[in-house]
Amino acid sequence: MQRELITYPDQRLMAEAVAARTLLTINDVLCDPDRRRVDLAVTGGTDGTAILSAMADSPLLDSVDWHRVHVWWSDERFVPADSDERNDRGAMAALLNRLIASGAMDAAQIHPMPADTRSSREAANASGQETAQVLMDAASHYQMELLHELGQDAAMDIMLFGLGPDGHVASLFPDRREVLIDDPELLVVGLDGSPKPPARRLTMTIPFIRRTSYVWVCGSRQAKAQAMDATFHASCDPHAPASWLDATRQLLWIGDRASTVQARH
Ligand SMILES: O=C1O[C@H](COP(=O)(O)O)[C@@H](O)[C@H](O)[C@H]1O
Repeated sequence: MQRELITYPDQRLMAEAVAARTLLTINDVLCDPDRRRVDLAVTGGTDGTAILSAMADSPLLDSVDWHRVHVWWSDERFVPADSDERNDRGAMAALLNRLIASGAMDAAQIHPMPADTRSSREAANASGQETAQVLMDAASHYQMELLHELGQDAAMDIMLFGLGPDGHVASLFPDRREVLIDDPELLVVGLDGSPKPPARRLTMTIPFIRRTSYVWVCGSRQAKAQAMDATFHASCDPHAPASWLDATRQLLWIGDRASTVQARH
């Protein structure tokens, strides 16, 4: 799919524009009379959370029939459910708690990735093999949930990604083997030893992400400029994980002036 680069003046306007784009696209998808629901995958990090906060403040928020929207995560930090490091905690605080509290959404429409239920002592004392098994079980649990909800051809409608300064998206980090997974049956995997803490994470895979209709890679500020340039202009570079992304309807890199200045030249 052809990629497009969109530049907004600054981070705030970028977040507001992506928020509006998300809300309008949810409405567009739901206009199809054959459509029962929309599946949206969100992310954590600075830009991901700023976009969700902007959705909460958007005048378009109430135009969406939230009872037909399901929310998933493209990646999660594998830590206890009450840890502030979890991506879902930020998303709940920024937007989702409000939608549940107002009755616009039911908690069953929110699909957080599994948390580490071990005590900190158990987790610290576990062997590498035990931890690998725990991660594999958690990943397959989420994959089962995806297949249960969406069937064998499970796919997201919209995926919002926050681009890391190293070119990572979700928990797909440069030169890690997760980036190279090409098994279409593997939708979610676990990883230990992430270069960005915390070490243990769960992530959706490239083959699964590529089945998504709308994929938007978002990164603002100068800190993301190099990653924007490297990932927008490359294709399937293991050192630039976002360069592997694709979509079936729309593939966008979205930034502000500071983050896209290099990518535009
Ligand atoms: O660790 C993560 O980082 C990325 C990007 O974070 P940022 O703070 O540099 O914007 C995030 O999108 C991802 O979901 C998260 O797990």
